[in-house]
Amino acid sequence: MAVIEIEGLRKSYGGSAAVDGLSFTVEEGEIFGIVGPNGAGKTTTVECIEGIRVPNAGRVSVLGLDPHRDRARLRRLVGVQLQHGALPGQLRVGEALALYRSFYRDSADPERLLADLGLADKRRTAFDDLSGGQAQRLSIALALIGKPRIAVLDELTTGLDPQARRDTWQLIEEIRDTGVTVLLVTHFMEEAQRLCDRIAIIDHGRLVALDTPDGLIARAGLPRRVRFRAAGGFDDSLLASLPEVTTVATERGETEVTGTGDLLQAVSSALVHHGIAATETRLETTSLDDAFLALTGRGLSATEQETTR
Ligand SMILES: Nc1ncnc2c1ncn2[C@@H]1O[C@H](COP(=O)(O)OP(=O)(O)OP(=O)(O)O)[C@@H](O)[C@H]1O
Repeated sequence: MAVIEIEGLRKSYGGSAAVDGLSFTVEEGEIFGIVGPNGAGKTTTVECIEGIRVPNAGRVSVLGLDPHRDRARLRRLVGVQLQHGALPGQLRVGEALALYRSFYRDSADPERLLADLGLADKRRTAFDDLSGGQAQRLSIALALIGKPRIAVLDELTTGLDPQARRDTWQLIEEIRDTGVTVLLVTHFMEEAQRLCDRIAIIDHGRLVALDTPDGLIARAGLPRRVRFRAAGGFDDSLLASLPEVTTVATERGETEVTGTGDLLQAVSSALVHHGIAATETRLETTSLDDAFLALTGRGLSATEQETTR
């Protein structure tokens, strides 16, 4: 069942389109990622879903409701992660949760939430005194306190160290496992690849591709790559003549073979067949980053710089 439906969404600021005819649906219980470079229209899209912005054209439906018109009702069904700086620095963790809890008729158990998020011993700590990871976890707790059916998490792990980032990923998977649909906006391809069931790649306010991480990688149609070292050298044509192989090149003792199909199996068998002793044989996996580059014609790396808190 689709919990978010977007059809032909268009939103302009002063005549220039930030979102330009976007359509996609988010299914119940999935982690759905929106990725794209700076200025692609991700936040504008999410703000239309949250009812903060009114589209110029198109239709947005969240749990069957109009996000802008039915904003009060949706506030109880959609949990939104707070942006940094949205809480007064002196507010303590326990107080923030109590305040947010008071907004809802039915809420999650704050003690359990604090324990689940590893914040149980921070109840009396002021927001300003939390580490980046702890503040991030508190913002997730506040998004979940109203027992939402959909959690919107924007730049979830920006500013976190690698361990805190991995812990947060695990947490998001646990949240999904409780049946909450997660809408995740991220700059981090590794995060999207690891967490998302499906990903919408957006660029210039338009949908470039929508698929599973593996589907996006397959769609990019990038060649497979096998690398190995052969101590005694060998005749390239032994591999180049294989139907799976496109190119063979050796540089500084390392051979790179590109091609299609079950390239690793084909290359390994040929090497064994010809008695060539190869070491460090490996299939290079295509990352979502590579796929993104192939699909959009540009990388995200320039926008992937972490902002530190
Ligand atoms: N309030 C606004 N007024 C005018 N232009 C805006 C406003 N908000 C966004 N824009 C413009 O709309 C376009 C899309 O912005 P948006 O914030 O939705 O992109 P984004 O993909 O979330 O980018 P980022 O990754 O940098 O946050 C950009 O060109 C931006 O400059």
